[in-house]
Formats: sequence, C-alpha cells, structure tokens
Amino acid sequence: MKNLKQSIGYFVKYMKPFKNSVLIMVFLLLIAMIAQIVAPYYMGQAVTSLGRFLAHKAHAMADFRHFMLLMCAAFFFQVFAQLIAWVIMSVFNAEATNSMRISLFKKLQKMTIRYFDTHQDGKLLALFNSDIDNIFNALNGAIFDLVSQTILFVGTIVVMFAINVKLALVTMASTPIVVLIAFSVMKKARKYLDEQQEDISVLNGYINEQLNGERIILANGLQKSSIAGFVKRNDKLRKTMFRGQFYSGLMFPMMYGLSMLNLAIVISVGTLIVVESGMSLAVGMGLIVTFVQYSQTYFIPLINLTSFYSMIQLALTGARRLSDVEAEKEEDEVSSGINMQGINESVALKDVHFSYEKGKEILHGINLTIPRGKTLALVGPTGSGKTTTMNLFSRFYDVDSGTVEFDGTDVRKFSLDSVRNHVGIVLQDSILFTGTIADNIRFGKPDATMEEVKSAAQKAQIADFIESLPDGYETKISDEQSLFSKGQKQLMSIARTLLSDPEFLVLDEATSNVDTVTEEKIQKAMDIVMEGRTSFVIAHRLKTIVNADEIAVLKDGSVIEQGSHEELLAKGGFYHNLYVNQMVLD
Ligand SMILES: Nc1ncnc2c1ncn2[C@@H]1O[C@H](COP(=O)(O)OP(=O)(O)OP(=O)(O)O)[C@@H](O)[C@H]1O
Repeated sequence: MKNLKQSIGYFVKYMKPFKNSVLIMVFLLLIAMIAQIVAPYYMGQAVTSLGRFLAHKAHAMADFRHFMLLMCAAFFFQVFAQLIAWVIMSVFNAEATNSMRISLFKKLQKMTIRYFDTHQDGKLLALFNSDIDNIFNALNGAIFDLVSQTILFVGTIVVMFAINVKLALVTMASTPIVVLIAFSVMKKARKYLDEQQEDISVLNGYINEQLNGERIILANGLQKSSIAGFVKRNDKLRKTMFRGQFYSGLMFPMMYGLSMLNLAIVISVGTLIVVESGMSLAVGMGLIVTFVQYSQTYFIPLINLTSFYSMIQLALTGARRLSDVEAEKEEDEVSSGINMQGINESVALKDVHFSYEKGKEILHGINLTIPRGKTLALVGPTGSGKTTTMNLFSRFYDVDSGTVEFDGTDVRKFSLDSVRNHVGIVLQDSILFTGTIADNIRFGKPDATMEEVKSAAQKAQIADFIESLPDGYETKISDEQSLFSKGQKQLMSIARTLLSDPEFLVLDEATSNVDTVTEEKIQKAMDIVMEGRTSFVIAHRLKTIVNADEIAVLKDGSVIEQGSHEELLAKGGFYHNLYVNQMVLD
C-alpha cells in the first residue's frame, strides 16, 4: 500500500503541470462515454418503434427515424470526442515523460560519488530505458482507457438502473464472482511483474559490467563463466516474465468467458422477466436489445481494465523505483557556503579518519600538509588508501573525523562549486567525451581559443600526436575513443587541466601501464602542470616523483614514512625497499 501511494505520488507530481489538459481530456471522455452509454438506449427505442411499425402502427416509422438519428449522433460524438481526447493525451504524455527523463538525469548529476560507487551503471540505465518506457507505454495506452472505461462502467450502471432495476440487477449479478477471481489473479500478477522489473535491472547491470570488462574476460578466457552468469540471470528473468505475463494474460480470456456467460444470463433471465411483466412484444424486444448492449458495455471496462493491468502495474513499479531515486541523498547544495578565493598558505589533512562502511575504517588518522606551490606525492601498496585520500580533497566523500583544510578552513565550509573550481583532477583512467579532441581539451574552459587549446596540448606533450591525426584537433572522439592509449588519454586530460588552470592539482599518474616514450612524456607534462602549483600526486612509478618536495608513504591507511626522496632513501625503510625493487624491475 505504501508502494502504491509512493507511485501515485510520483505520477501526481509529474501530471500536475498538465492538470488542465487532463481535465479537458476527462471532460471529452465523459462526453464520449455518455454518447456510448445512450446509444444502446436509442438502439432499443428504434427496435421498439420498428416493432410497432411492423405491428401496423404507421406513425411509429417517424419514431424509428428519430431514434436512429439520435443513435447516429451519439456514435458521432463518441468518436469525435475520443479522437480529440486522444490527441490531447498524446501531447501531455510525451511532455510528462520528457520531464521525468530530464529530472532523473538532473538528479543523477546531483548524486554523491558514494551513490555511483554503489550502483551499477546498467541498473541506472534501466531507469531510463525500462522504467520510464513502461510509464510512457502505460500513460499512452492504459490511462486513456482507465479514465474512459471507468466512466463507461459507472455510467452504464446508472443508466441500467434508470431503465429497469430488475434487468440491471441481473446484468450485474455475476460481479462479485468476477471481482473475486480478478483480484486473486491480479495479486499474483503484481508480485511477478514487480519481480520482473527488478530482474531486468539486475540483468542490465550484469551486461553493462561484463561488457566493460570484456578485455579482462577475453584475456583470462572467462567467456564461459561470463555466459553462465548471464544465463543464470536471464533465466530468472524468463521465469518471472512468464509468470507475470501468464497471470496478467489469464485475465483477458477469463473475463471474456465470464462476459459471454453473463450475456446468456441476461438474454434468458431477461426474457423471463419481460414475459412475466406482460410487456408488449415491441417494448420487450427493445428492452432485451438494450440490455444485451449494456451487458457488453458493463463487461468491456472490466475486461479492458484487467487486460491493461500488467501495463499499469509495470508503470507503478517504474514510478516507485524512480521516486526512490528522487528520494536519494544529494551532494550538498553546490552554491551554499563560503566562496573559496584561492590558496594562499596550504592544503592539509588533519587527523583524518575515514570509512566507506560503518565499522570498517580505511584511513586511520592521516596528517598531511602541502604548502602553497609545493608538491606532495603519495606512494604505497595497492589498497593502502591512496585513491581514498585523493577523493577527500575534492570532497567526493566527507571525513568521519578530523578535517580537510584549505588555508586552515574546513573544506565543508566552502561551497562545493568553488572547491571544484579550484581543485583540478587528472585521473589514471582519463575519460574522453563525445565531441572533438579540441572540445575535450577545452572542457573546463569552454570559451578557450584554439591558440590556448594548442598551447595546452603542446605543454602536455600531446600536440605532435594530435597534429599527426588526419583531422588534427577536429578528430571526433565518439568512435575513436578506444584508438587512444591510456597514456594519450591522460596527456589530453593534463592538457585539459592546464587550460582550466586550477590552484590545486590532484593527479593520479598513469605511468604504470604505459610504454617508456609515453612515460617520459607524462613525466614531462606532469612537471609542467605541477610547476609552481600546489599539487597532490599519487605515484605508481617512483621514478616520476623523485623531485617531489615531499613524499608520504601510506600503508594500511596510515602514513608510515614522510620526507624527501633522499631522506626516505637514507632511512632505509619501506620506501627504500619499494624504490630498490622497482629499479631492479626496470
Ligand atoms: N567505494 C568503496 N566502497 C567500499 N570500500 C572501498 C571503496 N573504494 C575503495 N574501498 C576500499 O578501501 C581500501 C583502500 O582503497 P583505495 O582505492 O583507496 O586504495 P589505493 O591505495 O588507491 O589502491 P590502488 O593503488 O590499487 O589504486 C581498499 O580496501 C578498498 O577495498
């Protein structure tokens, strides 16, 4: 029930701006349904008039013509009003799902890094290509019918009672059985349709993860186990899909069968009632024809509503999942807080403790200070917490205790906007976006001139490579992203950073997997980008940081050694061993 309330709340939120259109649509459908409800009455009256005419009452012909005309007018209004209502609905449905899509994308842009770290990309994509699609389909197909069929259902009951109470009761006699059967089948269908959406999202997440890791799968010959993982998840989806569709599909034939049975009851019991009441043949015939029609218009809504059940259910599930995302915690308001002006003294971590999950501390009281214009390099074995430390500087995560300080002020006091404006990040796995190389380099400074772009590329040691491409700076990235090596991508990312000129640079160097020539280029580009700039570098190859002003060694979340390259070598400790081992490997 709570889920249903949540889903309906979501729909109400996105339908509110279109309430006038919805009201006009409901009004038009009301007209259409009234026309549909009165048509059988006119048809019955026409049959009665015809009966009278055949019984040699010549004046009844005029009545016959009159009722036939009214019946045709009713049909016309029904079709016309339905057509206009359909057009109006199509417009507001497209608009409503459009704003759902935009809101979802905007919301995702405000999410914390923690959210992305804990949600698979594929599952997030399923929100767009499965949940919103389901809502669109339901709005387009089912909502129109939900409104019109409800009006038709209620209207038919009212008119039936107005015409003949006994026959109305006969027509509705089977309703409790119908509702009981429908309710129990729907309950089952609902359970499996809910599961179906969850299974689609799990499968999407798996496909996305496996495709991203295709290189590793191929390299390790893991294709079989990858396929087995897919088959397992796909099989679960197949089963829930079958069950969901089976139970929701069961409704239509069952309801249709019941409607036929009901029709037989209306004709036979209705005939008895007509005969017993001593009506004239013409009136009796007209009445039976009218109620045969009403028995249909009474059952059609029930049949339609149940046949749209799965569509509506999928949309309700989608709405709940989307509203769950809307309720997720966002990053702090980007513009609230002090505006960071720049760095005059230092950037520091003071007694920082941090954990991703409660009770599993990753950093245990880190103290690091980077004076303005200096470079601090962080080295340490894998899993020691280097990336975690880096994430704290840009406030991707907040500390459990202690502080991250810029010029002695807690980073949480600054607006996120200004922190991110002053902190530049070059990641190990640099991402290039769709567009040209030039677009990618001017990413952080969209108004940069071509001269500035070229100069940044020059300093980042990537200009020669870019100029060797047939389209140079205008080379499109979309399809060729994979043509660039990890090192080349990082050099472009360094060029991007040079152009946006941040006061504080956080750099995760990518030299671990690149060839010697690229390594040298990265080294040179790093030296240029860090020159005179306050910088924090995660180093994988110690050769690249021998000139750093300060080197800190991180192990199991604690800084165990700190000093210049020479000091640390002289100490003969962990850093010394690390360095000697790497030199041997080189
Ligand atoms: N998003 C996360 N959620 C939970 N635990 C995490 C998350 N990211 C990292 N960890 C854990 O935190 C610890 C430190 O990881 P981190 O990535 O900071 O190490 P690292 O020194 O950068 O390693 P590497 O050199 O391999 O990149 C590891 O035990 C890791 O499993």
